[in-house]
Amino acid sequence: MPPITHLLWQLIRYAQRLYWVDTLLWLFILGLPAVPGLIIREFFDTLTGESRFGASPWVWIGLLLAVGVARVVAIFVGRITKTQHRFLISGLVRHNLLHELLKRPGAELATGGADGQNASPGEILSYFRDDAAQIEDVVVGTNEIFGAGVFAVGSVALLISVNPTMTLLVFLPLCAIALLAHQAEHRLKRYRRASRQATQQVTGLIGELFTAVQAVKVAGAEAQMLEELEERCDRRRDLMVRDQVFTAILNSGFENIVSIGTGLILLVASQSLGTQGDLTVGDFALFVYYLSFVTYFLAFLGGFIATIKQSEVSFERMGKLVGAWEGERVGGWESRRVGAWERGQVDDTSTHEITESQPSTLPPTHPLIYPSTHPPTLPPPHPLTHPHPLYLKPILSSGPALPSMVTTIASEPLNELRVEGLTYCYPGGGGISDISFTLTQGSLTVITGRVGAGKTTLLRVLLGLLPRQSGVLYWNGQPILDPATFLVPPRAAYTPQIPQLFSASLRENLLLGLSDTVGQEQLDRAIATAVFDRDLAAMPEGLDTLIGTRGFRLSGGQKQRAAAARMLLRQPALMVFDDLSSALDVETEQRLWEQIFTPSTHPPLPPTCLVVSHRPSVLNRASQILFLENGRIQS
Ligand SMILES: Nc1ncnc2c1ncn2[C@@H]1O[C@H](COP(=O)(O)OP(=O)(O)OP(=O)(O)O)[C@@H](O)[C@H]1O
Repeated sequence: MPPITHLLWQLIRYAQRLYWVDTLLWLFILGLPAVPGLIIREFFDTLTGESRFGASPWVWIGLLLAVGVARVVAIFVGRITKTQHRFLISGLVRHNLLHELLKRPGAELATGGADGQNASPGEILSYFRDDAAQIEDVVVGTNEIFGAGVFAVGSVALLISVNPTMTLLVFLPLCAIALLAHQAEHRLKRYRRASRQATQQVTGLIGELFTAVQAVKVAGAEAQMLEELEERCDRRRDLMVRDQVFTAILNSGFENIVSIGTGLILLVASQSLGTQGDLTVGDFALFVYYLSFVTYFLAFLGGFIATIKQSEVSFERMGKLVGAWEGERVGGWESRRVGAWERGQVDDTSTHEITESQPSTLPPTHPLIYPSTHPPTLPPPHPLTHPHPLYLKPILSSGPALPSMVTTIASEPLNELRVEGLTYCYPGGGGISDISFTLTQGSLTVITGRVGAGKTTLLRVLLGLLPRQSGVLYWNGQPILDPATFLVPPRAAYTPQIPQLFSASLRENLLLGLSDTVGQEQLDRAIATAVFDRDLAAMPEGLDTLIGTRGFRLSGGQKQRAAAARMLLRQPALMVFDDLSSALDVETEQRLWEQIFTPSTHPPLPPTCLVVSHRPSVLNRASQILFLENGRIQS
């Protein structure tokens, strides 16, 4: 992991203008209380007849009130800028976390689970909520500590002018704070990691319980599951209390060190007061007042150091979740930048091998992405702190226009897709090994074999949903560097065994972002080809039917046919189906294949199909059959 200062600096640079405006405001807010110190001295010196100005005491009281009002106004404005800045920072971190998670191969779960294994969606929530909030706190805290630091330094200078020897004593509590923070670091991080993991275990279980309500009820396991949840909540409570109490003890330790130090300094200062001493009553009041600035800063600094240590844990956790700390520069974020570029490319260069040795082909950074463009000599921003636009409305102007979501990947006819030596093994065993075959334009290739033979795995590795360990894919003779970003509509589309639908209308599920480019006729044709027309006719609200969370109002077969219609709507050159047998009976499946291979259905060329199936009717139609056994093709 890069040093925390490096990561924080990148986040500070993200919204520099707002950061410095906010810093100035906080300097003002923190600095205004310094003015009353001077006023108080003059007030007391006026009372004792030692003032140089000879003004009435009421003048000083009036000034004191004016400073108070100015401070209230500054705090009000400062809160607005602070809130905006907070949202920007945590928004960026959350955006980057999501962005990195989405870049993972689609069928591969993220690491970073509380048990050291894969993290479930419920567990991942805690990263988005707690760890992002922690980083937000530390970044916005830097300008407060900066403001407090500036005035502490100024105050020390003033104190030195009053009494240099006494001022030196201020450094004693500073040393004690640094020592205490250093001693506590290890425990602080350990407690924080443990409490975060315990939170993850609770959110993870809640997530799983919500998705498996039916299974829990069928198994009559409600009591056991609640007991498990209660246990995890108890454990979380204990660990959270330990974490919070330790942080509170540490903070009170810092404050007590500072208070004891202040007491000692004042004791020494009081010796210099009076007729024999060299301090006037006004000087003493001034000394006491400015000393409080320094001591406030010292206690604040101690707490801030603790927050930085806890933020290191948050960065460390998030980095592990997205695999950002593994092989960072070489295989990690740099190469993924190239992948991201490849995904966004519209011209035919994306069919060519793209490597890191071609950095000059990277597009220039968008001005919205990174206002102060990175000099080439600086290391690139880290994936978690990488500057991306968030399109939030600025305080004083209207919000920026959102970018177009329409992807413009050129439609390319597929003449031939060649697969050579494709291999992928799951960590616990199983997978596919050394798979080679060729798909030619307009052909139907059927993958068959026993359960667990590796059919689904083969489709997933081919489409880049799982990362291949070896092997090469060639699209019309050109190697595909990143299948996950290349084999997407309109080049290829996939209907999985268990399709994902969303809690929206049927129409929205089918179009899924294509609303501007697809006409009703095309929609009807896709629905008919997927043999979903009869189902639709039986729905009173037709395409406007709301299908519920993950499509729970549809049968398993309807979900798969709806997903097939969604795929057909994209008119992909390569169609990949994973076992439609639960969606279609023999007769309707015949209809589907006939429609797909009818030339008028898919102008200008019939698609190329890769299908997992056991059905004799499909096998009879096949141009090629791949029989899989133990992850290998049997000839
Ligand atoms: N996520 C996973 N993690 C670990 N092993 C897995 C995972 N998914 C599948 N496997 C294993 O890989 C092997 C191949 O699984 P795969 O799902 O590809 O088989 P399949 O031929 O599609 O089976 P089916 O006909 O039941 O769908 C199996 O032994 C399975 O246990």
